[in-house]
Amino acid sequence: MSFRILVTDPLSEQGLAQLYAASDLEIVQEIGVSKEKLVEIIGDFDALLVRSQTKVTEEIIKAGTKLQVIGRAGVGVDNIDVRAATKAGILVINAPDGNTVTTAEFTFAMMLALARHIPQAHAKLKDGVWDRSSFVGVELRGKHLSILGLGRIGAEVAKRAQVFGMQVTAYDPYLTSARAEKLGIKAATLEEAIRTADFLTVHTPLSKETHHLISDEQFQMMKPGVRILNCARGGIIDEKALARALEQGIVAGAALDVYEQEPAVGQPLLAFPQVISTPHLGASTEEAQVNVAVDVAQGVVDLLQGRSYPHTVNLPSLAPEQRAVLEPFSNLGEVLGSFAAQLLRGGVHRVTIQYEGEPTQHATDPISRSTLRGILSRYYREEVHLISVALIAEEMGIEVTETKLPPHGGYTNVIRVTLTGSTEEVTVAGTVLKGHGMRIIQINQYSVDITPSFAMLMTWHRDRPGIIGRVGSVLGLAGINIASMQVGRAIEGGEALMLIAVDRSVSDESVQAIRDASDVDRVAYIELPIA
Ligand SMILES: NC(=O)C1=CN([C@@H]2O[C@H](COP(=O)(O)OP(=O)(O)OC[C@H]3O[C@@H](n4cnc5c(N)ncnc54)[C@H](O)[C@@H]3O)[C@@H](O)[C@H]2O)C=CC1
Ligand SMILES: O=C(O)CCC(=O)C(=O)O
Repeated sequence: MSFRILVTDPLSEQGLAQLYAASDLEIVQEIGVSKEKLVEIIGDFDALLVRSQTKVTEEIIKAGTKLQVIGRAGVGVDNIDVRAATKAGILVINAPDGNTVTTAEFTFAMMLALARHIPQAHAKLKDGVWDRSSFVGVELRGKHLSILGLGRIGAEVAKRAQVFGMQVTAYDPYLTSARAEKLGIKAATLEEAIRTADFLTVHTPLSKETHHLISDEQFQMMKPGVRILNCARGGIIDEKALARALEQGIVAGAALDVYEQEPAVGQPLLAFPQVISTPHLGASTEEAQVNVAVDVAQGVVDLLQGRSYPHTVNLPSLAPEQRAVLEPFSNLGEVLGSFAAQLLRGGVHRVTIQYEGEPTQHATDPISRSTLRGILSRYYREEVHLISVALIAEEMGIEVTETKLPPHGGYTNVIRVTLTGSTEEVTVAGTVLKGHGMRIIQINQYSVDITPSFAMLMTWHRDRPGIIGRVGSVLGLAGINIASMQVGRAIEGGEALMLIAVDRSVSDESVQAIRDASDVDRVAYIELPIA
């Protein structure tokens, strides 16, 4: 099978070389293609590779009917409509490691340039003016640097700042005190970090939470004379509020590489002499561009050829050994989800997935996604992709809850799926028996023990003699072999349940014939995702 890859932003030749080297890939480069043309051609491609210039909008994603992967050569994926891609079942990947050091070095270059007015002095001398008195700067040594967002780049900036003798404070909601201690950094609240900073630099992604993280209220808390850096994303700092803080003398200077609107030609902040600015150059080194292109190209090749890639943005990525451990549980979850959804009459409002024992020792997200796929396949016409399951559930207004318990009741592992609808609740549980595959062990209040098969029948009937024979003869007449059968009842002569695994599909007529048999109250015919 041959895959077609479209590249729409300039990527390093070294990165592209490995794409050209793969025998089953055809690479088309359309650098700087217009949005209209992209919508027109994207339907012929299996993968799209971009940097930050191409805006991968919902319209482009919808037109990309064959797209499997969108690769971003770099970190930030804010130029890609990840939600639309997720909904369409398209994997979004990035290359977050390749430009970390480059961007940290760039931030540091900006910090030194800001402290010593290097760009302004340079420009004046080029204009023929020898001015030594206007550009008296400040030392970094002994100054308080506050870093908002202590991820890959933030941590590299911190290391460099420590070598320069700065006191480093960081605000990051995911920063543990152990990591802060290991890095020799003071972990602080956002307000503390803002109040104490002589230099403040942001290294978060741009998200709903970080949009205008620094605005008027925060500038009012700052030490007069603070210097501000943004080499992460435009919009984390409110540009209009920054302009006001510069005018009020709260901010002595700012270094900006990124802007709310790019290209930022004519942006009013650039008119301030205390603002130094670059056109989104943070990741622009030869090394970083090779690194990110090589990484993301490798990711696209690996994913199209059926292997895994560690930096998936909209699906948790798993190491092969983790995948091997989780696969039996994911398969069981999908079967249980499918079974429960076919038993439930009407729509589902709430899904509860309970894990007992072994699965709780692992990340259960992949199992829950498979379970949801099993459930949603019953309600959704198109194929439900693991990438989009959580979003589809959210859009359908289904509440999903996971609970984890220690092993219980003699099984080392149990997955229990409960679906709550408007009029009833259905619970189906199962286990994986080492070397013997999966078993269904509970249906509602009944304990059972049956190997699930592609086609299964379930009857609710009264516990009377002859019922098994009547159902068996309907199947026999239709030439359908019974693989295994379980009968359960709460009390003798009361409501009972029969679960039958059959070797092939059962026709509507045969299901109706069983439904018509005396003493049978209800029949459910269930087809499961088992090959
Ligand atoms: N100027 C440029 O050319 C470049 C810019 N970037 C930007 O830098 C950003 C950071 O990159 P990395 O360090 O590689 O990402 P990362 O994912 O390693 O780090 C981001 C950190 O921000 C933290 N964070 C998230 N929400 C937060 C919040 N509300 N408040 C405080 N911290 C929060 C996260 O916990 C994480 O530790 C990227 O998202 C990208 O937008 C990255 C590379 C080049
Ligand atoms: O592609 C670029 O040079 C921009 C890099 C960047 O902003 C990122 O990786 O998030």
